[in-house]
Amino acid sequence: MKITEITMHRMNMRMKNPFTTSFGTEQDREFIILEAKDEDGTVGWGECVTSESPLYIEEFTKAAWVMLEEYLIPLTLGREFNHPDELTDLFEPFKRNNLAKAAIDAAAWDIYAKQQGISLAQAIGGCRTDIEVGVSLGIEDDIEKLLNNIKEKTEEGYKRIKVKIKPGKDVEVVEQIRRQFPDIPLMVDANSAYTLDDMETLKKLDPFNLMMIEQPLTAGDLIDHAELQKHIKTPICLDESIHSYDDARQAIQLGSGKIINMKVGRVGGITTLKRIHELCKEANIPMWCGGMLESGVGRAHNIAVTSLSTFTLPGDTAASSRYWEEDIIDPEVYVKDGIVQVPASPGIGYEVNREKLAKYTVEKKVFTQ
Ligand SMILES: O=C(O)CCC(=O)c1ccccc1C(=O)O
Ligand SMILES: [Mg+2]
Repeated sequence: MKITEITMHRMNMRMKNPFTTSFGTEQDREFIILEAKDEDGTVGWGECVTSESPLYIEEFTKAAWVMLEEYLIPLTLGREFNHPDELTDLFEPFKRNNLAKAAIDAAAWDIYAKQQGISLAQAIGGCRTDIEVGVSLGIEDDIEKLLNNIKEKTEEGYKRIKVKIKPGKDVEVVEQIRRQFPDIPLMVDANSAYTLDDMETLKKLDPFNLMMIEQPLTAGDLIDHAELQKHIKTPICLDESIHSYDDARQAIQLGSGKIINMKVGRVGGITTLKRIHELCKEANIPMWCGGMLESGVGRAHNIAVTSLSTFTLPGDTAASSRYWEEDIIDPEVYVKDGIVQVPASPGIGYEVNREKLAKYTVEKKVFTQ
């Protein structure tokens, strides 16, 4: 494989509804679609899942654009690779910038799978032909609105409901949800909004039979999460604390959590994700695929990685229509009874719709060898 051309498409897509977490509200998704072309003409796609502001993670779209333009793309163009795994080692000297690295990694994996004539899921060793998915619901000022959203998504068949929480919008909200929905598979995500000083509040979530509490404490922390896990029954799931293989290894060693939310972007690509998957398989740590409010391109990669055997819990890969009036892939991602079919056609298994891609592109730059 030799990538001779890379095009960055800076996108702006407005979601149907605003999405609120403990760190803020987002409705206009600004991100980058990365298109890579091999010397044989094969095109691969990747999504750089940054946002306009560095609220979830330190990277943001303008910074990722510069990182890609000045460092990662020049390093990649014209280089001969035997396997997409090699990109991870090539990018290793540059610290972090995982969302930017993952965009090229993901496109290279798509090219690789297409050249082998197999699906991306197959190329990475996935073992499922369909996957179970849940949905992540944002914080609402009005509890009735949240309860309605839960009702709607449950009726649509999603396999579990995730609700965002923050201080002041936690125990009482969960209590009200459980009153109306005593038995649904339910979890909460705090997006790092608490500290160990909030132990008493977090303990109060224990009686509600939550599948897990996602990233209650500071992003990057492993020590305090291990302490918290000793005092609460609800399993902790780590998101913003896992950026690398070593983070996952240390989290398991320390007992910082019992479950890992995996995101292709956050760990710098599919190659590292696969290595963490092997580690978690050994350690019996269940995983599931998180989401970054992706367009169809990132969504397609999420579907492929969810076919791996350790991804035993429903992830956040909801239908395209949960986010978008129209997605940029054909077909869109459909969910029926909480199930998404894993495409069997080569690569990511969805076609990027060039017309729609162009419609939401606000800046485009082509790089050649
Ligand atoms: O529906 C999705 O794509 C997942 C939504 C979500 O929870 C999320 C969205 C953006 C950034 C972080 C997170 C998260 O998992 O914490
Ligand atoms: Mg999360």
